[in-house]
Amino acid sequence: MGKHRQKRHDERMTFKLQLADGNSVAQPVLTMPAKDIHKYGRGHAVVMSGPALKTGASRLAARAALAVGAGLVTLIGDRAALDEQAAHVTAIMLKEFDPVSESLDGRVKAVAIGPGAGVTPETQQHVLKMLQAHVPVVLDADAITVFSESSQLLFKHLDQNDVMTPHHGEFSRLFPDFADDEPLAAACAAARRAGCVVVLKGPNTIIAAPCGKWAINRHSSPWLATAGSGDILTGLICGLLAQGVPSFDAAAIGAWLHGDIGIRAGPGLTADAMPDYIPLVLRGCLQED
Ligand SMILES: NC(=O)C1=CN([C@@H]2O[C@H](COP(=O)(O)OP(=O)(O)OC[C@H]3O[C@@H](n4cnc5c(N)ncnc54)[C@H](OP(=O)(O)O)[C@@H]3O)[C@@H](O)[C@H]2O)[C@@H](O)CC1
Ligand SMILES: Nc1ncnc2c1ncn2[C@@H]1O[C@H](COP(=O)(O)OP(=O)(O)O)[C@@H](O)[C@H]1O
Repeated sequence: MGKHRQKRHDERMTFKLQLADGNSVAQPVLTMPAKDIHKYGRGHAVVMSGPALKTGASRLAARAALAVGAGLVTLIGDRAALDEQAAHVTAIMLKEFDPVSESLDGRVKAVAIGPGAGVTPETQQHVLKMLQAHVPVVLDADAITVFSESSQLLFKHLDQNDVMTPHHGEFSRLFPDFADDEPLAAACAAARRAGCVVVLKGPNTIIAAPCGKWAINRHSSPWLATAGSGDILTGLICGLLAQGVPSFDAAAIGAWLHGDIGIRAGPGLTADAMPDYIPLVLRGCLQED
């Protein structure tokens, strides 16, 4: 849609998607980063913070983006929100930022928006502004719901590099006419209509691209049905995008890694604990030369 996208599928990419029978997402392959890599080479991810008293969801996403390997992660938002974030984060950076009047630093490689954002006109404005930037955007939660009555406006601004991650409730608000269809057909039709990668979450998560490509992640666990779990998935996808992984692959790999966290952690899993499993999950995918 006229957006200038940076070259992303390049030598920095260390994650490779693998598909098994039935188009199931299989364990991805992770190769070592180049010996001389520096943090900007691993990609800078930006997560839009929710407002004060609603900052938790965006913080979960930011923690996942950093743990999955983005070299830098910045939470952006207003002062009150960042004061709250500052009480919780250390490695993650904070930047006061108004997406309406300011533009992203040219080194930013991916953005996530929606977790805890609020269903408000401001959220709609922020999403549209982020979609005009030069990088892939992951839309989740309120960034989807806020377009329930104006889906065409959203679709006009999306392109195949963007990813949306609705649960069934969010999906039905944006695509009411597909909501009762069989999930694979629904996700593929939605991706075609929206013009971006659609990740329809559930016990099996479907990843569909506007070109007709699709995959199913069956590697998951019901222990993932816990508040904030989807925010972690958003952060994983954003962190993979920041590292140069193409959008469809980032969405599918993110879903597999998320599922692996659930399988490894099992009972008692909370979203707060999920980022701590990411190093273990990544080690399981690492291909050593
Ligand atoms: N720690 C934090 O700060 C957290 C903050 N969070 C933030 O909260 C905000 C609201 O997020 P939300 O996910 O609760 O969504 P919301 O828009 O209220 O829709 C929920 C309704 O949809 C329906 N529904 C149908 N299928 C469904 C399904 N598969 N999974 C779930 N719902 C399904 C169902 O309707 P029902 O079927 O009951 O009629 C249900 O009542 C958002 O900003 C989010 O980021 C959360 O991330 C948690 C951690
Ligand atoms: N029964 C289940 N089995 C496997 N995964 C599940 C199950 N229920 C939910 N999940 C996963 O947990 C995540 C929940 O995301 P979401 O509904 O957006 O929650 P939240 O908004 O609280 O973060 C999704 O990735 C979904 O695929």
